[in-house]
Amino acid sequence: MQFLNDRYRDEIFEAAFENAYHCLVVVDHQGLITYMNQSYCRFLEVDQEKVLGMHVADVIENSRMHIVVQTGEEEIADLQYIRGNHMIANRIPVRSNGEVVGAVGTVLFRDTKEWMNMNSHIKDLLSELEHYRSQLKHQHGITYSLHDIVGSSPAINEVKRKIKKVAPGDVSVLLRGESGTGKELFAHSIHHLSERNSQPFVAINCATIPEHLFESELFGYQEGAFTGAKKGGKVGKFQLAHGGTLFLDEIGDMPLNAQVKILRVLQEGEIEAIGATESKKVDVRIIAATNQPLEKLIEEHRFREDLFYRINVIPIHVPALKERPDDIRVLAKYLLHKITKRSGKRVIDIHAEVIDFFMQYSWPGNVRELENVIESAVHLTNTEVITMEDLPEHIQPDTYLLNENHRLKEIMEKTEKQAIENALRKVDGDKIRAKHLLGIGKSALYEKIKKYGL
Ligand SMILES: Nc1ncnc2c1ncn2[C@@H]1O[C@H](COP(=O)(O)OP(=O)(O)OP(=O)(O)O)[C@@H](O)[C@H]1O
Repeated sequence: MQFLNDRYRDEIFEAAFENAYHCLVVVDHQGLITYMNQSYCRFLEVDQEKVLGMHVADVIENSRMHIVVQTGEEEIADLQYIRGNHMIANRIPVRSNGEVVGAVGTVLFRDTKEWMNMNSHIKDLLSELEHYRSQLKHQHGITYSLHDIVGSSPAINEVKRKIKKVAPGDVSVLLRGESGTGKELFAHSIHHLSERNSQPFVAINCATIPEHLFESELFGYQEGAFTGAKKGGKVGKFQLAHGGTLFLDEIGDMPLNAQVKILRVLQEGEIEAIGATESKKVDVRIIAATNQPLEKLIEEHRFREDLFYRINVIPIHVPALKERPDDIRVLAKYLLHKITKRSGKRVIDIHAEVIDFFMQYSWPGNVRELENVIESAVHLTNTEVITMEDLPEHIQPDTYLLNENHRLKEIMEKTEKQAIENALRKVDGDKIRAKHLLGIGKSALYEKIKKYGL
């Protein structure tokens, strides 16, 4: 067989890749773009030279190329929503010596007539699907499936794998992890993937129910059961969840006497509403969640050991955000999109410096905190891109500055800029007072104000 000479190979490459109907992108193992053909660049309205080296998620809407290089699994004929169109995307990992070194992605039929017809047909089907989905959510309280859980770090993939495995059974699952890590999302997904998914998903937050109302919330009451009881009585959460799933969030906060009652229901499969003369059978799968150290609560006699064993059949640990920095970029972009869609404010991107900072910050409030920080920045920013200045004050730049990945010059400049900003703020912009406060000369202050664009 004759090998292709370089020129001939380049011509084939050009004919294949620069085809006007064919959008093509190549990324390396980190998801950074190494090639994007003209046709794709024109469609995205980006510069072919400038996109080189950029992260693919920053250039292509809803891209999964960076995920494919992590999973090593090809994705063929996947629907991808780009610039108002549903495109057909193929993503193929490229291997060298068995290791994934990058991926090639194509999106097809971007402007042929047939595709336009097909596209509107798909849009129609998708809106119908959306309609049925929202009806189902409304009826059964299901809000999220595994697809809605953003992140592809090894840690979160491991949780997803475990969820898929345990979801079909009827076993109790205990989701553990810090507050804001997404435990409720996972509880929804378990229900969604189980045979009970056409039945109700009922959630109860044990931390927010006053102790004296627990019993009536969980088991309901009969009309006239006590003074103040509603006419017609009240249906308890167990009964509402009959045939489906009951999610007991913050179970560590459940009062002891409620724990005794729940345990009895779990053992006997029967509930007795307050004031009822007989008990009723209930078939409910329990998913519980907590961010509390239950073992310690058991030692302190604040949580029943027998209940613990009953709910802890399958424990699943949802990792804290700081344990999976790889998810932060994609989560931040997803949350920005979610927030701007809700608020209607046009903010299209997050500056690379902010993403770097996010990846080093400790996120004690996890994904919920990330969501709040982005929400606050969206409201504060005056531009279409979130920068460090838009972040709320409780996010400590010191943590960022002291990070070992930063050069000393960078740390010094940032500290200097911050000190000048603080001083100017303190003296309401009066430069004479600011120079005294900072102990520097007038020209030095003016020079620095100019340098940092203050
Ligand atoms: N992986 C994720 N993908 C998308 N959104 C997420 C993810 N993880 C968390 N969130 C979002 O973060 C917020 C907090 O998540 P959730 O309420 O599920 O956390 P939690 O662990 O149950 O918290 P708590 O223990 O305080 O009840 C929600 O708005 C949720 O939609």
